Amino acid sequence: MELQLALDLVNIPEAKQVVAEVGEHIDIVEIGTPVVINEGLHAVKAIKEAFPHLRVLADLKIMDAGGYEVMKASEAGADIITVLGVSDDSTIKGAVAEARKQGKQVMVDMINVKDIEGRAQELDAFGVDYICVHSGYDHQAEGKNSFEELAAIKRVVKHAKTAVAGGIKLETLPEAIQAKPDLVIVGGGITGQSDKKSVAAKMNQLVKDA
Ligand SMILES: O=C(CO)[C@H](O)[C@H](O)COP(=O)(O)O
Repeated sequence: MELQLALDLVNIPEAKQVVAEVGEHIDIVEIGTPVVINEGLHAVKAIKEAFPHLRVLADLKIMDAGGYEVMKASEAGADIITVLGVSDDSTIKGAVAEARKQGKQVMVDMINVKDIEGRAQELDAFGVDYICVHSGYDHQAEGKNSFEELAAIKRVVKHAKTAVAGGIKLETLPEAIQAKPDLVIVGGGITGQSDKKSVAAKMNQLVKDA
């Protein structure tokens, strides 16, 4: 099991500072959607150049033009690019085809997908690399999490890796890893803490022991 740090509420210098602090305790660093909106793909390039040993995920949440956007994120140095599960099949297939060409990976974000199991089966057949259940900020504000959805995709996904994201904290991590996802994604649970390094180290330990 691996740990991904999501950076959402930072600019490029702040992102570098956080990764310098916790980098040894994470496997993947995510350049979150708000960072890409504020800074563009320069943020992906800057982090990949500064930390070439870490895999970098560009959380583009692609909804259309899958092939083109995966190509642009790949050129910036992203190793993994996100596409929305609610997108048209052609968008997902285009993203996967381009990722294969570039030697990159596609993660599908299942945010707002209604038929989680059915869509996960379809996506798995399209050859996506990761399927991620995700309670976004607006769902988190309503007290929701994705732990049941994780158990649901684990029942049907045969090839893709599974991931879980959305409001995971040190206290809720044991519940998140119960269904044995391949990847746990944590943003505010690390970046919102005063001692980020120690929290990241504890989370990494739990993830690696699971
Ligand atoms: O994609 C996101 C929001 O859309 C976040 O990166 C994801 O939810 C992880 O961050 P947090 O742990 O703070 O919820």
